[in-house]
Amino acid sequence: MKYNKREKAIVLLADGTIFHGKSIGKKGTAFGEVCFNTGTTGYQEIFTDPSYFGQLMVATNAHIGNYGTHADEMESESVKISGLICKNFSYNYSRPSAEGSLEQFFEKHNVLAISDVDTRALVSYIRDNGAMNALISTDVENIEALKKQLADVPNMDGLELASKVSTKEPYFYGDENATYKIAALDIGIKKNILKNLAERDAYIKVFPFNAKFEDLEAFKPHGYFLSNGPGDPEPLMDAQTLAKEIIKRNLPLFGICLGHQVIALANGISTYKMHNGHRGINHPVKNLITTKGEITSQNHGFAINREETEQHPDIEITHVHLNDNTVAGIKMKTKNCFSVQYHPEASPGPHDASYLFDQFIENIKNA
Ligand SMILES: NC(=O)CC[C@H](N)C(=O)O
Repeated sequence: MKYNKREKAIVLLADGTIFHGKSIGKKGTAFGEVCFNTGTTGYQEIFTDPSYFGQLMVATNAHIGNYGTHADEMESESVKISGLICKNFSYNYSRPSAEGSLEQFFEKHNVLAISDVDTRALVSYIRDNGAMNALISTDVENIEALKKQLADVPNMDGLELASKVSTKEPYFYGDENATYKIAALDIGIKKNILKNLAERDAYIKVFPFNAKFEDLEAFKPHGYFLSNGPGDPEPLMDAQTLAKEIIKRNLPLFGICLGHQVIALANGISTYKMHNGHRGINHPVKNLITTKGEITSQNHGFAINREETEQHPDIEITHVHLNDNTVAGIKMKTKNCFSVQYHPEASPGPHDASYLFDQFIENIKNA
């Protein structure tokens, strides 16, 4: 326990607002867009989800670290958040199967984290004023210098980040003798998506963010998948071109989150940055086809334009987010293509939407 060693730290928002806290261990400064996740469990999955790259994460749950860490809860090989802001940081953990403490995990992955922040006040401030760039720092005496550095941090709007987290080389996942072959574009893919596909008798080849249709086609896949990932979808021209090629040929295509946004853009539907994103594990979605509700895992700061989607002759809105009526899922009327803005793979979160993976496999079978 290192309670005594803890130094003062701050959260500085781009508009100059300061929140005070204490450092967990590591000293320094970390930058990113500040976002908040309301999940009560699943912190390790969130910290390692590539979609969070470039973001400072505020955990609204009162305790972070209380059940330690485990290798099974890695959604990628490393921590992807730029830093953590929390209320109570647990140096102790009480899960018998945990492999270590969150403090050790942060030390190993070189993560800057600060606690003792009034996270309720911070979140309500961001809710009112919108997502914005911020920094966390232990350099509390040099506010003016920090402000200058913060001004140089690029805005998330228009920022391409997928290339920073994508695999450099293609790789395989699952059993090579599986019935279905799926080509997946990695623009920030979570491990649990690959696991969900492999569990449904699929062998997956994962491709880098800038792979061409011909690269994927050479694998002779039965279906194509566009992953989740960080940043703005708009600059992802290679991924949009790839989606167009797949759609043009009417091949089975499924997209999750960033992949969903890429599919919308490939259809001429624009995306926009939300005032605040959806990040948590209890987001209500209505499936308009079955009329059933789903409690879903979400993590996005951009969304697709609803009016343009409604007016599109070949696109049907299949799911809506019940808090704000944003588009949560679409399918193409004349093509074998569908996508969702949320996370059927959960990890963390409820499994209400895992039927979407079954639907993709059905679409492949029927193709
Ligand atoms: N989880 C994701 O794929 C996020 C997509 C995109 N980066 C957004 O924030 O909206």
